[in-house]
Amino acid sequence: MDGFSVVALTVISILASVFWCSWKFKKSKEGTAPYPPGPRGLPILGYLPFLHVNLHHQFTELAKKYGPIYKLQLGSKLCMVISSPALIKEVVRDQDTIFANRDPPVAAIAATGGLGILWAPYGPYWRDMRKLFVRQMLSNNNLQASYVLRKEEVAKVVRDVSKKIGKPIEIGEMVFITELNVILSLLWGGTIDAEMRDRLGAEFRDKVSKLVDLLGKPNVSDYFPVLAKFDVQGIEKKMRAVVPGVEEILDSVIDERMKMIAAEGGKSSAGRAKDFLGILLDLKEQKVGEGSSFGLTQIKAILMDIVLGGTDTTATIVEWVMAELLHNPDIMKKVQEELTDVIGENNAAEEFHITKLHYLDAVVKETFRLHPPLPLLIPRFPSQSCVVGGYMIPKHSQVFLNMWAISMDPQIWENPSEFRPDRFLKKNGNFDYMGSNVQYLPFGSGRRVCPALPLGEKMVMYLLATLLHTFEWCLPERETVDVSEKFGIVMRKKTPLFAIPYNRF
Ligand code: HEM
Repeated sequence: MDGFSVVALTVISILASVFWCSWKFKKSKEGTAPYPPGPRGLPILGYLPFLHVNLHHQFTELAKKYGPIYKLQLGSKLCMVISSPALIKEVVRDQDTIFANRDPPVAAIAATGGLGILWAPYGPYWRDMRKLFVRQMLSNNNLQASYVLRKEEVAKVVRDVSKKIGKPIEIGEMVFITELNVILSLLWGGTIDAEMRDRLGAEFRDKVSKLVDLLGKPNVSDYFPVLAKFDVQGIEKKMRAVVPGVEEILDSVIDERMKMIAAEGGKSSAGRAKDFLGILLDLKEQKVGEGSSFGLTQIKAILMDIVLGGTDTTATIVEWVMAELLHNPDIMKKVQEELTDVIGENNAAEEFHITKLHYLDAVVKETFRLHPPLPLLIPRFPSQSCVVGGYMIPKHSQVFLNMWAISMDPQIWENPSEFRPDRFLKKNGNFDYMGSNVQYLPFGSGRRVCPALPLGEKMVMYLLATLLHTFEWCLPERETVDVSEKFGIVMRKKTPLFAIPYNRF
């Protein structure tokens, strides 16, 4: 044997011993729990080539074969799919701290650097950012103070719809624009004049749609991190092309606001309804996480999260409610009767009416069950190995919580594919959005529950109450409602809904 072979053999033996020892150590740490069952895939690719477009349907079908917890190898990532309330409770309650972590997709890193709330890893930085958002921006006082901004936007949509009486309107587009305007007005309501706001809104709309679509596209780079630098599908490149445009808009609005602050002697919200940007700029330079300070980069990341997390979700659910009501005229009639009783023919809907609209609340809740905007929530990424339902979940596997399977389970919901709002009336059980009942989690649960839940609920209910109280809605002649869905980061309607408005009174 020559000298080189001896060295090579020694190195290989040392490496093999190190690998063996670390494998043994890992195994002993993991204990004896077995991995859950799951379908076999191809070498290297795993189950990736067999995935369908409507992932939530496919995951539900696989659960029928492999049970409420199963594993899938997707490229180099090991994924776990959990689809029973008892096991989901183990994740979001009993072991919430371990599962409060996330694995940001490449596209999300390209969008915000993972510096917002949505994709930040569980830890001090995420905790502080979330605290800022919840305590400062979404406090009861601020939500109430910003009602005037929501009211203006909702009045604007009423004016727009009134100009189109008797003509078909694309509902999804209308509610997307409205919800985006509501969010933008909450973000920087008083900063810019109406004309500039409309212009920026239109530019933003186009860019936000692109960002949401790119975030929802399955990306090979996420499943084969070694290939990420090649960006095989060009998703990262496309993302990096859209983001500067969004940042430019944010920069111009932030600049505008900074000038106003300077002119007003240092305080951002003087004399105006409190908008989020003003609140964020007041907090500038505070410490977040371990050492980083809350600067413009963090402000832009949080603004992007709010726009991305808040627009498509609220718009999509409003479109689904309209679709189900047009599909079920008897239920539409009951909703409108309740609106007339509570609000009165001569009055406009207001946010204080919301708590009295019990039937509309049940309709919205049933729509969330049947068409959850995030049917698999947002995947969790355990920060250490642990056991769920007697099976091993290794550290840094990707964990999907399949709420869609639970929504469609006949053991839990009688005739689950039927639209029956009555199941959510108070007398039939207690379902809130807070995640107290693990059978029903449209806003998630645990430490990562949607932080904007009170705002999301208000925006959805207020817009629906206004559209349904002010107008009668009909389908165009010979049209029917297609209630099939298209999976994405947010589950939208597959075909756009068109409806014709008429004045109700
Ligand atoms: C119909 C409306 C909405 C629905 C159905 C919804 C749903 C969700 C869900 C399911 C999650 C993940 C929860 C989990 O992992 O357990 C989430 C997280 C989040 N949502 Fe919402 N959301 C809505 C509205 C909003 C709005 C209006 C905003 C912002 C103004 C927002 C901002 C966020 C943020 C920042 C997160 C990340 C929280 C974290 O990771 O700590 N959402 N949302």
